[in-house]
Amino acid sequence: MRAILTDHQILLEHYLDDYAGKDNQQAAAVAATVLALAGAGRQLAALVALGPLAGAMAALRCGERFGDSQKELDLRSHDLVVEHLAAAPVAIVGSEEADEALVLDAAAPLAVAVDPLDGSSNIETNAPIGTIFSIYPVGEALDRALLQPGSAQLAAGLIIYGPQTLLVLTVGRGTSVFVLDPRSGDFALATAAAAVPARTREYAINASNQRHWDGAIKRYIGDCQKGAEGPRGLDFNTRWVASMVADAYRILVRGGIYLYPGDDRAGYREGRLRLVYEANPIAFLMEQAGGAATDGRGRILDIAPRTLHQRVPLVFGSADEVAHVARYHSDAFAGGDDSPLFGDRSLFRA
Ligand SMILES: O=P(O)(O)OC[C@H]1O[C@](O)(COP(=O)(O)O)[C@@H](O)[C@@H]1O
Ligand SMILES: [Mg+2]
Ligand SMILES: [Mg+2]
Repeated sequence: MRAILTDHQILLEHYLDDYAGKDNQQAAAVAATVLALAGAGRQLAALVALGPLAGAMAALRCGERFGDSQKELDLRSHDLVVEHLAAAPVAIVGSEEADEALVLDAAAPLAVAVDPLDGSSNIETNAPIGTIFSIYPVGEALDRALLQPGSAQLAAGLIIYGPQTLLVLTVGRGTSVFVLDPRSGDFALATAAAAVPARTREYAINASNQRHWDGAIKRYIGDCQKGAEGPRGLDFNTRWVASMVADAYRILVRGGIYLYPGDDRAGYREGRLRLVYEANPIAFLMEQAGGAATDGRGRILDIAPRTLHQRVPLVFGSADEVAHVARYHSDAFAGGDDSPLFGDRSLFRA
């Protein structure tokens, strides 16, 4: 691997210098903030790699949050990220692990939304987990800074702690992948322009919730499962890591579609994932790599958030397949499907 990297020798710092240029203050602030997040990621990667050697941290439940168990490592990740962002030009941070956004320096130009540790239910299974982030300009008012639509993002990224630690980044100029060299601590460019294949035969969904889905999702997955003999005329494959960062990275590399729709379980009407610090950064990364992301009604990046922690039904990945899922919702609309989620407005209707 090192041999390949020395051919390129483009480190995250060089990439960000090139992006920031000489006189662009906002881009320079974004670059400094990405480097701060990469610094937190470097430390978290080392901590995650210790596993049980880090003490009970990885396994210890320390509370309940939004119906999920909160691990000590969730909180440690939050603290590390906030600690690093405090040294960056960041005014305010909204985190999955804090009820309210934290003001760091009200005069600073940027706002950051973060899921400090995604997939934390997987920590003790040694599956990939990660940090997800979005960077916004503060805009008109500090208290609205994190409630801008995802289309206002200046940058977004994932840091995946897996067999390799990877930083998947967009600053609005395509989606690039960096790999952490644990010997030097450098993030080196591995893929300059990731491209999600437009078509796929692979879908990711938690099928144990099937009985709770609305008609459109039941029909879409049912048709995939019918394979070559069904209406799609293709055999499909299932993949579900239950760690969105890992599912998203697989889709970035070889295509696929990820679905976490709303369902009729209590608290899941709008799905499971959070708009501000999960869906928006993933949607920006996907679109910048030629993929797509929708809530079944419209583009994720066009939604105006109401609250920091609101949920959203999320479908992302290969562009043609995302459009295909949206057609099931349009048909449900036309056919009077009683879906509470998708009956009001469809992707292709004004
Ligand atoms: O437990 P389920 O229903 O399979 O949901 C898994 C999904 O929830 C998440 O774990 C939510 O993220 P957190 O771990 O940050 O709460 C996603 O990473 C994953 O895709
Ligand atoms: Mg998460
Ligand atoms: Mg999390």
